[in-house]
Amino acid sequence: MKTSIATVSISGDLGEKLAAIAAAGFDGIEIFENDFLAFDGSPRDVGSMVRDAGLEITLFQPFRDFEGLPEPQRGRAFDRAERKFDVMQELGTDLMLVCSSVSPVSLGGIDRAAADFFELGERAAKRGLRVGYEALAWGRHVHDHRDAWEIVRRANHPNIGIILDSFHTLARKIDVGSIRSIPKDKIFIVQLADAPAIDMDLLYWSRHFRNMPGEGDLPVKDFMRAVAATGYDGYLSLEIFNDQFRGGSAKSISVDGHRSLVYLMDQVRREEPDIALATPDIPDRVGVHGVEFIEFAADETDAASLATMFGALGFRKEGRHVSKNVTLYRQGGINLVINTERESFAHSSFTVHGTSVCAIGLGVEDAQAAVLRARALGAEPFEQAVGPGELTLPAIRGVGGSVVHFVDRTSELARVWEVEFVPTDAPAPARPVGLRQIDHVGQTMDHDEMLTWLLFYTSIFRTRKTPMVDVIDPAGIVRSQVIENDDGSLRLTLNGAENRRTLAGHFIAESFGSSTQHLAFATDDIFATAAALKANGFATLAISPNYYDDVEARFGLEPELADRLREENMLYDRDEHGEYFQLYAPTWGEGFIFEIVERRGGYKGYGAANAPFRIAAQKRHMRPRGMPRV
Ligand SMILES: O=C(O)c1ccc(O)c(O)c1
Ligand SMILES: [Mg+2]
Repeated sequence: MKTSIATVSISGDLGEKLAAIAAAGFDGIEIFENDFLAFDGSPRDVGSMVRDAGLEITLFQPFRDFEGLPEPQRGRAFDRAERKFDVMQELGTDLMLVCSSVSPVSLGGIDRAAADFFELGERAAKRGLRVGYEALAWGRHVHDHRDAWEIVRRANHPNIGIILDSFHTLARKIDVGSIRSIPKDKIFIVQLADAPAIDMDLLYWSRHFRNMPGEGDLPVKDFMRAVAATGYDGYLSLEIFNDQFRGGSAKSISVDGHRSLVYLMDQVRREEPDIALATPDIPDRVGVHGVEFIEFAADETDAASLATMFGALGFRKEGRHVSKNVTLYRQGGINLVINTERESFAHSSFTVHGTSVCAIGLGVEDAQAAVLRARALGAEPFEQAVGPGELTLPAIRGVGGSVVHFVDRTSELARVWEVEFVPTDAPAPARPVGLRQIDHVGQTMDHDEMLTWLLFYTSIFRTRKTPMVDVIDPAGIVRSQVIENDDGSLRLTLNGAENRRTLAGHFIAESFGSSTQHLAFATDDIFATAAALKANGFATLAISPNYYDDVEARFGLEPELADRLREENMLYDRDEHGEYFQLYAPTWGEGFIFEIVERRGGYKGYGAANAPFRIAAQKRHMRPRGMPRV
């Protein structure tokens, strides 16, 4: 697999772009003319910079408004092309991308365009160059790769080929089956991009909203399966016009890009077993069967405060680590760990972020395979020294530099709690309140990072994303995207904050970066849980009484149920499958959220409709500690 990315896809000057692209593992770049025009060095300098970075220039683009012109514009277009051929030769690339004309003076006509390309092919051949023709989705006469292919076919010149771009084909919902009959040697390069499903003008959509394959909603995999069927084994080149990426981190966008290609080709390889593909053989997406543990890094003061919260929520202190200052709290299948070590990853995490979730343990089918796959997809490995007799939990880096550990049931890792923890002498008394497992984990991040983590989770684990929803905080919108697996044993909500005045944004500011902000525990009987919490002396977050009048009317609830909800400060939602009940603890620290939920009858959502009311309540609770009013 040969990978390339267009320089327009990432931010920075040319030098920064090249460094990030090379480090992410790409083989080549497409040079966008503007990037190069803005650079104060000669084409030759650019060429050597690229090659010094260990990269190849896969093409030079775009050459616009070439085909179908009347004279005198036609002659001028050929002169322009010759000038660009000069540049290409200095740069050291042999392929030019010509995109279909949008010129109002272009005349149309398949044979006229074919004749133009034949002549361009003759001129290119003299210099040993090639020209690829791409149909822009908004081209004046040609906006379908099938027409572009017909022109290339009729031009019938060895130096003229087609360039396929998944965006243009998929944006217009063109049957990708039509690609399967194009001879592979006539496909000069394949450009790949995805995009979110938004109904808007094609050109605007393409220039601002493209994203990496797998990050959007277009069937890029089907497009790529059709390309693979031709036997094409040339460059796969990302061409991503995206406002956010242009301003984002060149390093992380490049890593995402490379990850997206490895993931895409891995899917194609699995779904087209009869096609020989030069893609790495990596373990399949990893099945997850639950969140095995959540680890907090804390100092002693916060550890005590967290322990009080856990106790009130019905967790029992069950064990101490054999050699470290690490304590285990348990209820049902939930393991919460507090780490107050002074020399460890947890401590460095505490130093940077304050008390926070420094690690998550996921129960997976095969922990070693999980690490292999994650690493093949460019995830950062994580290792730390272990004491004698302790287990090394395979791990990688996750959101905000936190760690994701893998625990499986088939290796010795299954015994981690017995091997590494000794029962505490005097277990703190705690009355369980019926919490059974982790329903979902909420991670908060800058909105700009959301696609990165979306791709991370969906490419490594056997999960899917559900449509983005807007969570309305009185101080702004927080975009929320759910990642979940089939049986609901892994549910993650990614919350992207756009400003610092939202509860999510405040949390990021206070914890110095993205991290886990929210744990929702599942119970099978939330009213019994509420009663048990009261018995433990636990006061849940007070919700405005106005909410209950609305909920009662909106869902046509029995007055008795509405009264019970009101009494318990419980939130309610319903979908076509069932009902959802939510109870919140008062926010902990700078906005950490503990929630208890019950899903009845297969409710699928996360109570997004209730978010404005509970966020307002959380902010009221936090206001004495400096949370702004809105
Ligand atoms: O938006 C454009 O004009 C444009 C130019 C070149 C391409 O390859 C493309 O896909 C789009
Ligand atoms: Mg393109």
